[in-house]
Amino acid sequence: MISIDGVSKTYGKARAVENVGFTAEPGAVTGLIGPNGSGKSTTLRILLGITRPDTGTATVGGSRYRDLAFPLRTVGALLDNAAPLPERRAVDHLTWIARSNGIPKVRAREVLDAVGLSRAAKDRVKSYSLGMRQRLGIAAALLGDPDIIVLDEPMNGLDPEGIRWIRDLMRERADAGGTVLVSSHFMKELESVADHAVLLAGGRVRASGALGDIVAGYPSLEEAYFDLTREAAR
Ligand SMILES: Nc1ncnc2c1ncn2[C@@H]1O[C@H](COP(=O)(O)OP(=O)(O)OP(=O)(O)O)[C@@H](O)[C@H]1O
Repeated sequence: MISIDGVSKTYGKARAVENVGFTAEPGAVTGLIGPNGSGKSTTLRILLGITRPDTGTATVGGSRYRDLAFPLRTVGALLDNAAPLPERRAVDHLTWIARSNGIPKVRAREVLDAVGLSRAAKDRVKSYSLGMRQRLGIAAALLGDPDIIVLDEPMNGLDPEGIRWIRDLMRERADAGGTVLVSSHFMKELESVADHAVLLAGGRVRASGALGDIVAGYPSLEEAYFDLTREAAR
């Protein structure tokens, strides 16, 4: 389970997030939705211990990320701008991450198989297409076989096959009892996979709950999103 409670963060005079709170439950895909600059990445970075909040707490599986001895065994994450060294071979990149988290080396090959990259395991990351890089990022997130996965804009730049693959993967993880938190701009894709949604705008939560409840009264998630985030856009 992911729990975020009263989290605020200001950069200079700019408020990135203000009193953000929500939970992401096991067995469900929770979509974090919001326009550019609404605070999605800041929220996820706080959750993953990269950014320190001014106030509030964020926990994964009941602990703050920073307090986890081997975080990748609890939570796997794909962040928007996390890039492996281009000269490194994919399998070496994963082996290096595994070692830092006390994960057996054999997992590197296993997760490469799981994401369909076994034939490109020894290729250098710089030769990878965008879709292959996303798969490699997901492989890294799966290394510690965590119950919780956090994906920041995983569908960006992917072709329809890649989008479907990520959607199926999220569904499978949630159906197996895992907790999945995903940020995305792709309303239709989220609508087809998310069980719960959190709508952020202007750094604040404008709506959260079961997707069906949020969409109720609107023709689609997209319409709900535009209506519920309109106030912040003005
Ligand atoms: N390190 C930083 N320094 C200064 N301002 C920042 C920093 N990180 C985020 N911000 C600001 O905080 C606000 C929220 O940014 P954030 O990246 O969390 O939004 P986002 O919803 O992830 O946007 P996008 O969809 O464009 O990635 C923005 O106004 C952004 O400019």
